[in-house]
Amino acid sequence: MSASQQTETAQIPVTVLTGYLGSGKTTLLNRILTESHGQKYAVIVNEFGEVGIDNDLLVESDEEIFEMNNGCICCTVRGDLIRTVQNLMKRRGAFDAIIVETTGVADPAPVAQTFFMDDDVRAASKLDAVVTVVDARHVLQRLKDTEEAADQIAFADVILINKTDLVSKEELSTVEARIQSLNPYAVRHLTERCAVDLKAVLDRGSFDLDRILSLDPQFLEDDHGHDHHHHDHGHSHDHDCGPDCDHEDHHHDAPHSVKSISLTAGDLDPDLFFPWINQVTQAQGANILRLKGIIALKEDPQRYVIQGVHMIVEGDHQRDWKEDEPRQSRLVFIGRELNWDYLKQSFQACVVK
Ligand SMILES: Nc1nc2c(ncn2[C@@H]2O[C@H](COP(=O)(O)OP(=O)(O)OP(=O)(O)O)[C@@H](O)[C@H]2O)c(=O)[nH]1
Repeated sequence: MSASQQTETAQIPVTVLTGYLGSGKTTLLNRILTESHGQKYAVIVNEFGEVGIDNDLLVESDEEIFEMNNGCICCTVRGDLIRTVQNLMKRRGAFDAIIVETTGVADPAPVAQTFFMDDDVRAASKLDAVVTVVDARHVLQRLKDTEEAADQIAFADVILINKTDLVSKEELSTVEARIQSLNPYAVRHLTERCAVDLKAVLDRGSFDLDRILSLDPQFLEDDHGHDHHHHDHGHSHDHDCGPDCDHEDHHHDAPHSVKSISLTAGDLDPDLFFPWINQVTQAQGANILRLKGIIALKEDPQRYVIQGVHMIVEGDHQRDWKEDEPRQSRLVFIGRELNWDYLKQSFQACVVK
């Protein structure tokens, strides 16, 4: 019997959902939360960026959503993940399975590792599959400029090659071949807006510890989460990892590091805001890995959600502002070498006078 098969039937299956910034994880999660599959999921979301927006982008549903500390999953958040899962275990029976959505800049290994390293967590849950969503349009560039994108693909049991509508057939073949070369073992699906039979993603029983150990022999060693021996993080965080963190690779001032900036304001003037966001994404798009925002537009009773990856930006009304909800505009940029001062000042210039 392989190590991965030594599991108890009572253990709750855990799906780890990963993929680079903006690849389509939330889109997939929203499908899982809205399609009828008879299962009840507890969802754990970890996000990168200062102003919590991801939770607001999830559909309203009966599922329970737990937001973990904004931060680096390999440091503070790992403790958070253990505590969240332990708390969930006290309420067994309330749900059938757990989904953990990781931040787009995370290496999924420390998350997966948590389900093997902590005794309580290990006894109560079993890693079902690591599902990686890939942005077909941007993945080849991401593989050139980050380590995480390759880690996420190498680690996957199931890969959704998403955003197939944004690439030609030839580009798609190149992407598929590249992904196949990084991970020949994962089951691949080509998707548009993550439209896939959820059976292809959930309850797979496919996490293969033996294969992961062959990729990463130190996977089960306790200090793995802090010892980025096999790669440099290549990104930094605006957050503080906490006093216990001995993480060496933060490079808070690394020139190519990924940083997030959060902007907040009251009502914005649409005649100023839309030209501004177009201009910013045209001018700085190459360095904008991700933008997302919830915007209060002047005299508009509805929340306007705006999202983007590089120069591709889309927006839509989401729902009415609730009576007890402050009309606040929040916008997060995640990127490299962005002109933060300019972004802050020019965003403020869109505020209704
Ligand atoms: N054209 C196109 N856009 C897509 C597709 N799938 C998702 N998107 C859009 O891509 C953007 C990012 O999608 P999300 O699902 O929020 O991505 P994510 O991986 O959760 O993003 P982070 O949480 O920031 O890492 C959104 O604007 C989506 O509407 C697709 O197949 N085609």
